[in-house]
Amino acid sequence: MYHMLHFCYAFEDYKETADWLLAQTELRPKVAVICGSGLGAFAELLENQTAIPYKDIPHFPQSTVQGHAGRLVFGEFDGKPCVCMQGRFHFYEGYHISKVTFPVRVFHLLGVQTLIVTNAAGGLNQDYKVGDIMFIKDHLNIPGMAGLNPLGGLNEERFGVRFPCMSDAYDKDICSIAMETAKELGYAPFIQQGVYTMVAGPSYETIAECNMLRMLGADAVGMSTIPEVILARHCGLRVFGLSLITNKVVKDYDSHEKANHEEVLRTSQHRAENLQNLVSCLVAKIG
Ligand SMILES: O=P(O)(O)O[C@@H]1C[C@H](O)[C@@H](CO)O1
Ligand code: HPA
Repeated sequence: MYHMLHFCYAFEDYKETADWLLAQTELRPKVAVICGSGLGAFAELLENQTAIPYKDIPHFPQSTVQGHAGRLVFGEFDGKPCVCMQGRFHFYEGYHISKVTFPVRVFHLLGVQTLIVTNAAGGLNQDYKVGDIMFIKDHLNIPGMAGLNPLGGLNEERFGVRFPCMSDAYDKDICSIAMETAKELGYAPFIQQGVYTMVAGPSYETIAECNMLRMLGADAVGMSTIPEVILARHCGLRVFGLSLITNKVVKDYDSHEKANHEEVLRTSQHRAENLQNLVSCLVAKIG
């Protein structure tokens, strides 16, 4: 436990990675996008691309999960520079929480001002349908409440304050722009706004856990995103998050449904084009 609480990178590690990346491209992105399970094809749309495998980047962890390619892609949408993680890191992969979030501080040092996080999630709200896109308005940090917060350990003042506020974690202005964009694209019928909760995974939730999470006020459940959002807010990035509802969680003991990653990837593929259009238009507007 001592090790769990105290492992962290030095400021110089983040700086070394940022300087290395700045030497690989002339693009200076103001927006970073983290792609969720099966949602990485979005990066293929970037123009004037420089794609760097994670294994070549100093200090970067590796992607081990199916549907997470493991490349950092710099490019442009409508002339707006952007950097995109094709594949994120999860705590359940065995990474320390500060490894999971390592790229976020690197983005800050690259000059990024806005972070867009996407994920695949199970729908807890019974009004949600598979294929809906939920704009995240707030989160419930279950691992955080159990003592696992990415800001645990000594605070690095060069990134942010010891006790950052989280009541404004998800940027309302960007959310409004995203809603406007969704309407323009004709996507309003499958857009929701709700609360995302994170469990550590990798096992999916039991029926009792799903019912508890719903009672606590969560609309969708996943295994990522919140640590990235906390680190981003700590260093002053604006955040927009969305969840693709890839499956409905099982909340009924008579159900024969079983959560599985194949269904998650299938739904991601089905909605990939809509998500790509939405996020690329958003980057073009806010970048
Ligand atoms: O990276 P995300 O949060 O999109 O991936 C979700 C959570 C697990 O990694 C996986 C479970 O199917 O999908
Ligand atoms: N639970 C947790 N994580 C998930 C789910 C789920 O049902 N679907 C996609 N990621």
